[in-house]
Amino acid sequence: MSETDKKTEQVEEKDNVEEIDDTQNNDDDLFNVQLEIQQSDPNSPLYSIKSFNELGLKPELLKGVYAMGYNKPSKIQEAALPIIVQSPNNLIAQSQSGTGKTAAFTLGMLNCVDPAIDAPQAICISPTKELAQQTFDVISKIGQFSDIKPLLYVPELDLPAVVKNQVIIGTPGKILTHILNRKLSIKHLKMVVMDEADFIVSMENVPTQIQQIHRLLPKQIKICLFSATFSQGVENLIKNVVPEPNVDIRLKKSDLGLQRIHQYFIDCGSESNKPFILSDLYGFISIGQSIVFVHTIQTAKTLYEKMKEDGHSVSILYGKDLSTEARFEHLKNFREGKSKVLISTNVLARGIDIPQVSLVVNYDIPLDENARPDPVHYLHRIGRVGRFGRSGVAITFVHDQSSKTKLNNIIEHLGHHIEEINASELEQLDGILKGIRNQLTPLNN
Ligand SMILES: Nc1ncnc2c1ncn2[C@@H]1O[C@H](COP(=O)(O)OP(=O)(O)OP(=O)(O)O)[C@@H](O)[C@H]1O
Repeated sequence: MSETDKKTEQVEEKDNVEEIDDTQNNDDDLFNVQLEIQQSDPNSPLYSIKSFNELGLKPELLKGVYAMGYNKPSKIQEAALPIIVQSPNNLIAQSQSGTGKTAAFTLGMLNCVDPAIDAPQAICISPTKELAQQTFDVISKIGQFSDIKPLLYVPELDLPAVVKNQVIIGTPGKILTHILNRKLSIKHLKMVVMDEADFIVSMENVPTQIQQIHRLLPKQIKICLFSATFSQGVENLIKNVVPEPNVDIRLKKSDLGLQRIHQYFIDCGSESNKPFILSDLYGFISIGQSIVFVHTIQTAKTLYEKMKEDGHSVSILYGKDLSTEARFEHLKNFREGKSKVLISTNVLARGIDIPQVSLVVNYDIPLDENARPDPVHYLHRIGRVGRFGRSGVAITFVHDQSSKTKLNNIIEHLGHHIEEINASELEQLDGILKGIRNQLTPLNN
């Protein structure tokens, strides 16, 4: 009998003979069995042949990996780490949302720096303050047995006059301007990572600043670009600033699907019905946490007030006019489970990892800057569930012919499957959410 079968049997046996009062432990057992099954399936993005011990990592970092509770690398970790750690090549790496890209590049950065040199040696550029902070937290935890000191480098946080930290994680504006005005030294720099690279290069002024900095960088610096999606902007960046030789790990379009996310839509009938249907929906859901994505800050604020009035525990997050401190505080409350619902603009669509989130609601359809339906944002938003083999639910609201057509465009473009839930039958959602927690068998890839 395989280890997986034995564990499955143990879990089933436990279910049959004991009265389980510890739901969290039971969920963890089920999830670990499910993960083991997925990590043994060669078609899964979580599959690997090698163990972490075989990827060339320093012993103190391996200790950090196991302290994180990681047993086996995912496909992207197995493929990317040896290139970052052992080869002189630059790296362009694509892998689905929630498949462990962060651990791949954070371990790569930590492995390449010399703790004896008190100066920046590896820089990670993240598109948002929240993602920079999350990456900083992962680096701090995974590197806890090393002597390496990371620094979070974002606006409104205190920064030292002379930066001696070996690993820097920050937002593009802050890092790029400080490199250009020499507040952040690149003298000892060995490696630059751009996480969510396609999003970063779409930001105002960023491509120009990167080109300016590129001219200042010593030739042997390793450049690594990571994302779940790539765009023409990244291809241009690669042509201009990522010199050969490089290794390119890309997904086929057909592999972009997030198979463990169940996608639904609800026809709300009219725009004015949407807040009521959202509030009804939360009246029926008894488990898990969720993120509601809206298009504008105004909608986020209005919904936040309405949900609070209706008695829901809710947090809010958006970019402009909310201080860094307030943004971090709202996200912290949500991460710690103090609020059950987080209402956010696209600012949280990228990279944020909160495993206990099981539902994403697209209150507004994701649109690009020309108000066209945006499959890339849709993919990143729904990717906030289904992290590392978990299952999740994504619901998109439509309310008229135009919004239905936009959603259809997105779904057809991605080749996904979506089902309708009737607005008068929202109670079935709670059953769906409870059902996905108990799925032991992997969905077909
Ligand atoms: N080898 C591993 N074993 C178990 N869990 C892992 C492993 N690697 C990463 N994880 C967990 O998987 C989750 C998703 O990882 P991560 O946030 O790095 O995904 P990602 O690929 O960067 O996603 P996104 O594209 O959304 O940014 C995290 O909770 C992380 O702790």
